[in-house]
Amino acid sequence: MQPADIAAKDRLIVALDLPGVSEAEAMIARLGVSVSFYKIGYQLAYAGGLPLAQQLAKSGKKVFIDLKLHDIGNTVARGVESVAKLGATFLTVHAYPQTMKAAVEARAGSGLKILAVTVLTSYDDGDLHAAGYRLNVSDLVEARAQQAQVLGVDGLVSSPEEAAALRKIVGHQMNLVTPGIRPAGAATGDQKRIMTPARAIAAGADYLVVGRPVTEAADPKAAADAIQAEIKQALA
Ligand SMILES: O=c1ccn([C@@H]2O[C@H](COP(=O)(O)O)[C@@H](O)[C@H]2O)c(=O)[nH]1
Repeated sequence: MQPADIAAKDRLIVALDLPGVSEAEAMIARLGVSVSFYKIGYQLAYAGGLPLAQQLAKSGKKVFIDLKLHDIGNTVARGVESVAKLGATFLTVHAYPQTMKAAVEARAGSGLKILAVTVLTSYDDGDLHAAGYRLNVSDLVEARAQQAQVLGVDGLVSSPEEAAALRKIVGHQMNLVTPGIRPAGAATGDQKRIMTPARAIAAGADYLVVGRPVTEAADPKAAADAIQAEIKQALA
C-alpha cells in the first residue's frame, strides 16, 4: 500500500509479545477500537498464537506475523505458503538474498506482503562487528534494502533512524515498518536504535511497531491512544 493510502489508525502496530492466547485476547479487548493492527511474534506464535492471527484477520483487524524466517529456499517457500493461508497482511524474513527470493516467489497470488528485516533495532555498529560484519549499521541497512528492492520484496523493517535514507533509496514503492519506537520518557529496554512516534513518522516511516510501551503500561489503551494522537499530529 502506498503511504498516502494508509489510514492513520493503521500505522500503529501493537506487538502482542505475551505468554499465551488468553493474555493476548485480554489485551486486544482492553485496547478495543484504539488498535487495528497487531503483530504476533515468537512468544505468542509458539504458544498457540497462529489460530488467533487467523481469527483476528477474520474479525477485520490487520495482522503482522513476525517470524523472521531464514532457512534454505525450499523451506522458506513452504513456510510462506502456509502463512499465506492465515489472512495476515505482513510476514517477516531476514534480508538474505536466497531467503527473500524464495519468500517473494511463494507469496505470489496471495494477499500476504513480505517484509525484509534489514538490521535488528537492538544492534549497533559494535554488535554488528562482534557478529563478524565489516559494514556499519547504516551501510548494511542500505545494502540490504537495495537487494530487497531488486528482488521484489514488499517492505523493509529497520529502525526509524534509517527511514529517511531508505526513502531516498526505495521511494514509495516499499513499506517502511519501524520497531524501536519509544514515546518520550519510555524505558529503552534492549532497543538501541530508537525514535519517538512523531520523529519516526516525520522521518518517513509508514508503520510504527510498539510492544512494551503499550502492553506493559498501567493503562495500555491510554498509552495506545497517546501514540495514535502523536502519529496523527505528525501526519497533519
Ligand atoms: O529489528 C527489529 C525487528 C523486530 N522487532 C520486534 O518489534 C517489537 C518491538 O517491541 P518493543 O517492546 O516495543 O521493544 C518486538 O516484538 C520485536 O521482536 C524489533 O524490535 N526490532
